[in-house]
Amino acid sequence: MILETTLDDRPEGSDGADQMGHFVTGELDLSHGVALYLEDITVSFDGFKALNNLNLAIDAGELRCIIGPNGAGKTTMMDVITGKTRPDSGKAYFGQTIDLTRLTEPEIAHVGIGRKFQKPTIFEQHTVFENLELAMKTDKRVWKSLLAWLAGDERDKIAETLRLIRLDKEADRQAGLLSHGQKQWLEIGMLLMQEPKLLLLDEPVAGMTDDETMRTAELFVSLAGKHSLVVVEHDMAFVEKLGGLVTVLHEGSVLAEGDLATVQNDQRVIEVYLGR
Ligand SMILES: Nc1ncnc2c1ncn2[C@@H]1O[C@H](COP(=O)(O)OP(=O)(O)OP(=O)(O)O)[C@@H](O)[C@H]1O
Repeated sequence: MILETTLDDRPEGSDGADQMGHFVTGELDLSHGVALYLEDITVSFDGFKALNNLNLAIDAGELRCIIGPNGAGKTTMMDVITGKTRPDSGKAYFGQTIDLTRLTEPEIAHVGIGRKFQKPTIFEQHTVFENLELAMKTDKRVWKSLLAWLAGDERDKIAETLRLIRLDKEADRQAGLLSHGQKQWLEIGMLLMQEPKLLLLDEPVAGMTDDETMRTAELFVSLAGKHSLVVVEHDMAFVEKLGGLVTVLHEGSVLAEGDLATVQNDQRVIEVYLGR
């Protein structure tokens, strides 16, 4: 499958564009086992380097946590990956071939990178089921809504997602009536309906109860393998439960990387967190 999208800001005939000015990018290639590759990414705001030669590689199917003190550059890194912020320099690849620095935000979503922000953005007036239906990745969506009918496999997919996010018993409930944690799960379910290969999750358990936090960890662990997940989180109990590699950002660069116990015992990390 070839993704073809018109990009007005790209000159005709430039690299990656065909004669019609359409940008053409290949299918996601995970054959080398790398889902995301950032090399020497620098982002400056008025001379201040929010990211400073940042390097990061996420394996296909990996569950990675990103931690770091306020202002470390976590959000800016997510913004670069999703095309919201353009780096001054550096490389950003999705799989082997997709150069993220050349794609717009919608294109990046389309090639398979889903992002969940801290605040849930669900359709409160609609039911849980309808929210998932609306999020489905299909051009036929308009027709489906018009016909008020869904193909069997699409219904199955919604049912499977409902089970995964533990909302199968709430399918007909108005989304606005869900608890905060359930709303977060619904939004994750909506992302999953788009079949992303890489999920970026920004403080997903903020405001959740301890029980919801642990259930969210179980959900993420179950998603790893099929998806790659990059989770920015301050809640260390949650990070521990996720059990994956942890990357510590500080002043726009990677300060340390390893399992949680290793980075927590790293003297440089301790100093950064204690502000010494
Ligand atoms: N649009 C912007 N203009 C100017 N400075 C910015 C902008 N966006 C981010 N910054 C600065 O860049 C640095 C990194 O910010 P960023 O939000 O990426 O950090 P963070 O690790 O996500 O922090 P937090 O944990 O507080 O969310 C901060 O010093 C921030 O003030």
